[in-house]
Amino acid sequence: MSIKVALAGNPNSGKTTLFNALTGSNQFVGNWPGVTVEKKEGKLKGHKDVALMDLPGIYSLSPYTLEEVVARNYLINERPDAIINIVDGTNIERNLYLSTQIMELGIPVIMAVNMLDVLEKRGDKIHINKLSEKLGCEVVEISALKGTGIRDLANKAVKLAESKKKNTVVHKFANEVEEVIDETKGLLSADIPEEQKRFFAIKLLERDEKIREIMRTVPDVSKQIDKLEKAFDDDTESIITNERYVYISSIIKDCVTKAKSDKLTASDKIDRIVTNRILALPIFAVVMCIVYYISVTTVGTWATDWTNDGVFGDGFHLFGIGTAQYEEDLDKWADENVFSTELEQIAEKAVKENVAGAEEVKDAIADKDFGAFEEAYGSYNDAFDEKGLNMDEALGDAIDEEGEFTGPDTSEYGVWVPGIPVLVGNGLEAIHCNDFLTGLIIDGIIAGVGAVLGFVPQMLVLFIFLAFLESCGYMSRVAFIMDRIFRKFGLSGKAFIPILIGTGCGVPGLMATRTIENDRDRKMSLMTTTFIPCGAKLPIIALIAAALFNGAWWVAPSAYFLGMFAIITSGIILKKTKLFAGEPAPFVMELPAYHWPTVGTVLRSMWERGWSFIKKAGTIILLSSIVVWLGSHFGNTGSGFGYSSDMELADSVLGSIGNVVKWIFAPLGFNDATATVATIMGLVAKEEVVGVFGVLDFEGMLPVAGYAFLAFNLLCAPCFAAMGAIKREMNNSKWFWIAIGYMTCFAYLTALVIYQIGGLIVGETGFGIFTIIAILVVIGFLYLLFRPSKENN
Ligand SMILES: Nc1nc2c(ncn2[C@@H]2O[C@H](COP(=O)(O)OP(=O)(O)OP(=O)(O)O)[C@@H](O)[C@H]2O)c(=O)[nH]1
Ligand SMILES: [Mg+2]
Repeated sequence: MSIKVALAGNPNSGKTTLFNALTGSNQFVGNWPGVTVEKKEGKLKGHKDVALMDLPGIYSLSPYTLEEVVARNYLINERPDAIINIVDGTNIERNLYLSTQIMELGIPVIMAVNMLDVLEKRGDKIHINKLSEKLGCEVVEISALKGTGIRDLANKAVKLAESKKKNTVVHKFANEVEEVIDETKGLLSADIPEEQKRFFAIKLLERDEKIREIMRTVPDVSKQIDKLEKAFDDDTESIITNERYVYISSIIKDCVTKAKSDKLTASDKIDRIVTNRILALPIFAVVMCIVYYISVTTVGTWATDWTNDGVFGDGFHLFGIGTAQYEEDLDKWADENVFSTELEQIAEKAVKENVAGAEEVKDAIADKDFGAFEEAYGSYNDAFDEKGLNMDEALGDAIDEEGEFTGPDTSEYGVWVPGIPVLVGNGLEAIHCNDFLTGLIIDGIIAGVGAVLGFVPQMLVLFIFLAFLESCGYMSRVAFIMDRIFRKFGLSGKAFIPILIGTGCGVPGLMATRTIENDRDRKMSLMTTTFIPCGAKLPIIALIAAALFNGAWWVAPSAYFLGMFAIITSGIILKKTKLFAGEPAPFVMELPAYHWPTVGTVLRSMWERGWSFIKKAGTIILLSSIVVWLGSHFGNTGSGFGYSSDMELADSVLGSIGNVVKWIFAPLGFNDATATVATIMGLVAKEEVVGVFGVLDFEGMLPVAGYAFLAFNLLCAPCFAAMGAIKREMNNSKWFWIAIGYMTCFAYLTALVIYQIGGLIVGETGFGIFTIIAILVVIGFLYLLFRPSKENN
């Protein structure tokens, strides 16, 4: 025999926190209402046969949104053996409204008053014995976050479920109301058990449409409704709501003692600033700038460089010991052996002749920056050679026959840990592995998977920030601030929550749209949520920022704001069309008090998100890397189709595909087979975009074209997983294709405008037919944005 215990309560009351603590699972917790949108089952620790069910939060048993229906249907149809009604102790009055309804379900109930730690800090006191007496069920106090009292609660809940002691309602409404309820109970058919009759009678009186659907026979209660409405001169739903509140306020006086204080709480003080009409947006912008700057440009880059160049590169000095000495020696060696006047002259000549990369080479020589020179030499030596400018001659002994610099050997300093490719390469050489396999393993798998894994540190840093902002309560303020602005355009701030979650990963973000009650608004959210850069798009941003913009600080935040811009303008434009017109649903969001998240919560949330990316690297990315490598090494060898270790991209299968479709992207500035292949592979998983550049060489793109490439990849159709989620949530193929089509068009036009107009401004492109098209796109866009809405006409 197995026992089912369900957790039911208001949104943001701590159900999932309690669920995680009692089952040892790791479900998503956030400090805003509506985090959980699906039911989740787990095994209660220490009780073999007890299953615990986490449900989405609900304010009442009259559901309005999809996830509320999930919770109510579970309670009514599946009838768990007991309900733990979790109540936010800091908001007890509002929470009890749901409790009075849960008591009517005829299922054993135990009440858990949560947030004991906060109550204690404030000096408020809840008299649980009195509360228990008045409500007619057992009441315990807990802190789900700190773990206080939760074991006791679990044991009591299990005992209660085993005892099968049906909850009987002790509260009474006004006599007239009770009379009508009794009358209605008499009309219900016999298949409804006695203890559930009150619940069904009240729902019928409240004209709850959805409850009729689950009843086998529906009695006619219109007379009873009329009677009640005449007597109270109000509609039945309000009458009953009112009765519940009258009852709650009659008991609350005796059960709660609040510490006297008229001082503003710390939360109120913070909110005065962060939700201030003028300051709110700039503060949000600064916060997100810092988050992206730190994750992508500073801490993140440092960690990512180490993984890319060290672990998945040549290797690294253990604990950095020896690095400084090595660099000093290298500089000295380069001064003496590399930078000669002869080399300088070649570079100057190259600049005059406009050879690709000449400026970079010249600057590196002028700065005596060997790292920069080595990189520029690697990229542009061929271009120099073509113009008859021979750098190798000038370099003399500084370079060996294979084109490797002969400077000091890193492995002679400190403790040198070779990178994975070096180790594996040596291993493969030792067993005389053939060329093909060595290439596939080193240049295909390790380079491809490594390129993606290398960015995991950056993602983890981003996830730490997100976890912190989410669980401290700031993100719910952002939704509140956004609501104020969105409302002006007929949009609801609720649409903002999926976006915040989507910053981690689009899939849960799309699922979060379930809290939007209006179907049109929800569809619109599904179409635009994945515009926000998710964790997997971070590597693309980092790659472009580092490779083309010298790691400029503004690139990463700009990608975030570009996503935001796409969402907001899309919202405004779409809302003005007939398809989506309509008043925004009211968005009532209480702002939960700020609190310091525990280190455990933040780390767990970071790990949960990070781990799914690492798993992806071992599966989808691994497979894609193999496909990309094979595709780029099989092709026309000159003597028919076959494998060649130094196949030119243009001759390969992949290159041919890229060449066939690359014209599509020519107006966007990346008329290049690699970038095209990367974009296509990005549909499988966004990280694969950098994976492709790991396998195929990154050929120098010009900055504006690079930014257009970035914009297109950020905004176009998301990865397969997210597309699947859109399909599921839309539940309609036509709408799915509308969504994908819309995103792709939006991305294409944005990238077009960036490349054509941006390029014209910085002098990268000339004036042409596409410039005119780009200008027309901008005009059309502004028109759609500012035209009067259909509704007003
Ligand atoms: N101080 C304090 N905070 C808590 C406690 N329990 C939960 N929280 C915090 O309250 C917030 C909401 O917790 P969740 O567990 O996501 O709430 P939920 O009831 O599952 O919310 P929904 O899924 O939206 O219905 C989180 O920020 C938790 O860290 C507690 O006992 N004390
Ligand atoms: Mg939850």
